[in-house]
Amino acid sequence: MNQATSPLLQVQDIGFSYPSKRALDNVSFNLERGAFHALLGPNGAGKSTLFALISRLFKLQDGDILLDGVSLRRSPAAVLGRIGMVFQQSSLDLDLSVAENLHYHAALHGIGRTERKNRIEEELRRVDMLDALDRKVRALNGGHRRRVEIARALLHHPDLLLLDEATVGLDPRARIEINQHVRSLCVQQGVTVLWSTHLIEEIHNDDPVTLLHQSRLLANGSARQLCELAGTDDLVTAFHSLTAKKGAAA
Ligand SMILES: Nc1ncnc2c1ncn2[C@@H]1O[C@H](COP(=O)(O)OP(=O)(O)OP(=O)(O)O)[C@@H](O)[C@H]1O
Repeated sequence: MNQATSPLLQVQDIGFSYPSKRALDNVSFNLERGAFHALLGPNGAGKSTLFALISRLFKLQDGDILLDGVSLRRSPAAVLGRIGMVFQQSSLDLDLSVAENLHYHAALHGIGRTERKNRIEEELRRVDMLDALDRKVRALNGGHRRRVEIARALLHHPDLLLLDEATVGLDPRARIEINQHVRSLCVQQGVTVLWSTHLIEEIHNDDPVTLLHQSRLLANGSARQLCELAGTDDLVTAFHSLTAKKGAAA
């Protein structure tokens, strides 16, 4: 398999336990390059735990995660340098300006001052937020804060962008705009995206979907294939039907 056709990310037999709870068990799936990949699952399915493992917030217990064949277990810094992350809870400093937040993050990634300035302008322009450069984050609405977080996550030019419930709490218009923007990053920049959501309308028929349920991989395929598996043409119905029963990998 050459690099261009091999998956960007390989999640291999991941297992993770909290002291009193098995949160992930034997989960394996791949992310294809440049794809907008959805991660679905009911509350408690293990989605945030999976994100915490890929982004190394938690240390791997069972299994491994490979990015371009490089092991997160063996080379965490090399893998993390190629991942951008947008968490469910905003992690911007409200009392700093947009520019200060972004400069701080870029400096953490070792990006030099001149290059930093160029990249900040480039990424803010992409999310139509360049005008907000000198505004305090506190003065921005929720949708605009999210855009800044997406710009921040892209400053080090990651190959993989992880977004955990990135549109939670936003109004419908901001949700649609952010979803469309992230999709355009896949098409125009070749960024691979893993997008976790409870909002099934954010998923398109051809999107690859990983469905977690009760710590296990319940299904993996396009949204259309999940519908076929459930014998329906509607993804919301498919989601409820597939997660109504205790599952095994499909
Ligand atoms: N710090 C923790 N200690 C113990 N159990 C935890 C902890 N964090 C999560 N869990 C449990 O692990 C399981 C998986 O949780 P996780 O947050 O990964 O699910 P999720 O799919 O992201 O859920 P949600 O959609 O509600 O955010 C759940 O049963 C949860 O209660």
